[in-house]
Amino acid sequence: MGQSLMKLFFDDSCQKEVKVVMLGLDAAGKTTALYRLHVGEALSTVPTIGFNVEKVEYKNVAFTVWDVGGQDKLRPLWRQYLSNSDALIYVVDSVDRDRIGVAREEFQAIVKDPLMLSSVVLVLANKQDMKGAMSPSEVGQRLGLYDLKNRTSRAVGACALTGEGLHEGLGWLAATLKDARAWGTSVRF
Ligand SMILES: Nc1nc2c(ncn2[C@@H]2O[C@H](COP(=O)(O)OP(=O)(O)OP(=O)(O)O)[C@@H](O)[C@H]2O)c(=O)[nH]1
Ligand SMILES: [Mg+2]
Repeated sequence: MGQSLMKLFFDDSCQKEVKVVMLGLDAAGKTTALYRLHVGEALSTVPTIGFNVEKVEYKNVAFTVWDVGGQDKLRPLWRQYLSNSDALIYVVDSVDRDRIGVAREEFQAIVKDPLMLSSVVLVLANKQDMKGAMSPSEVGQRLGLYDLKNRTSRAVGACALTGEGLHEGLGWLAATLKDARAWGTSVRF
């Protein structure tokens, strides 16, 4: 089948389902982002012990988003949530310069996990509303995002409280995952 025909074949007429795992250090803003997307407003949150999972539909893609608690003692459990993930959303508190090194170590361990080698990677450089926030490209650079080989990845600035940047990120994921499917790469649908 020719490539343009492949694209036509995998058109927008049927909804796609994808699994997304959302990780990042504690207080990065994962749960705030999840519920901003799911209910359209910022709910007050408490630190997540365990996980939240919600469906978010956007651009004809049904994202099942797993938001896993990011506290130090919970991070070894992240691996339990990785299997069959089409994408990783890694959320970073862009004002937390003290812990960007830890955020990088945890990020690198996840993206190099054998279960994640074919997943698309979206970094949300969150809390852009705060003074002194690192830019999305600085966050990406400090995580080592741009050194990853053979990965489809992007860093997007966000404010989970207002929702700014969240749909830009999801829209990019939707388009990227649809393309990956149309071109026959390993992303599942
Ligand atoms: N200023 C600002 N505060 C934010 C933003 N996103 C989240 N917060 C706040 O950051 C704090 C932590 O947010 P959570 O969403 O609970 O963080 P989390 O990543 O789920 O944390 P864990 O569940 O412990 O892993 C809360 O007080 C949020 O209101 C943002 O974009 N800007
Ligand atoms: Mg949480």
